[in-house]
Amino acid sequence: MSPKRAAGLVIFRSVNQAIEFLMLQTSYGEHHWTPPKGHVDPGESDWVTALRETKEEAGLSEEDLEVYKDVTKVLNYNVNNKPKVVVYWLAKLKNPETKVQLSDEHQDLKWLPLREAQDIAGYEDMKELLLEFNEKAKDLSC
Ligand SMILES: Nc1ncnc2c1ncn2[C@@H]1O[C@H](COP(=O)(O)OP(=O)(O)OP(=O)(O)OP(=O)(O)OC[C@H]2O[C@@H](n3cnc4c(N)ncnc43)[C@H](O)[C@@H]2O)[C@@H](O)[C@H]1O
Repeated sequence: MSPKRAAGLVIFRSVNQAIEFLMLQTSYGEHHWTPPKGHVDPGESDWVTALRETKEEAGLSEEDLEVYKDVTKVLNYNVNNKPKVVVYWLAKLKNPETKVQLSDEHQDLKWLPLREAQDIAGYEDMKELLLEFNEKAKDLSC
């Protein structure tokens, strides 16, 4: 059986030269926090999924973002004993004042610097991803 597949964008904004990551809290389950992402529909590419889910979950379009297609990372973990693969790309919110609009799937959002984003994410692989993407984001914001 092929693993469940999801894709999303790790979105940062630069405010007074500080980098902040967008984290969304689910309105279901254990109310965990992740960047915008979701299941890849049949026949859909990971890339199209990432953009679609970002629009659906955060109200942000490709035009609002600078997406870095070469900055990507894949997480592999188990959900209910079944393998799941999640592909993320790094993206910058062009105008840091653009408002995020949540769907019913999420109940809260936060823009957080690295450490706090890592804390709220909780999982080691996501902490590592955020660390790597933070380094890239610093380079890209210079
Ligand atoms: N418990 C629930 N109750 C009611 N409706 C539910 C539900 N779970 C999902 N749904 C429904 O599914 C829809 C979500 O679909 P989508 O929005 O399409 O898909 P998703 O982001 O991949 O969903 P999910 O939140 O389940 O994924 P994640 O891997 O973060 O999270 C899945 C699990 O993996 C854990 N997890 C997240 N990141 C992890 C990591 N890096 N390592 C290990 N575990 C991780 C999470 O804590 C969580 O337990 C919702 O609209 C809702 O209707």
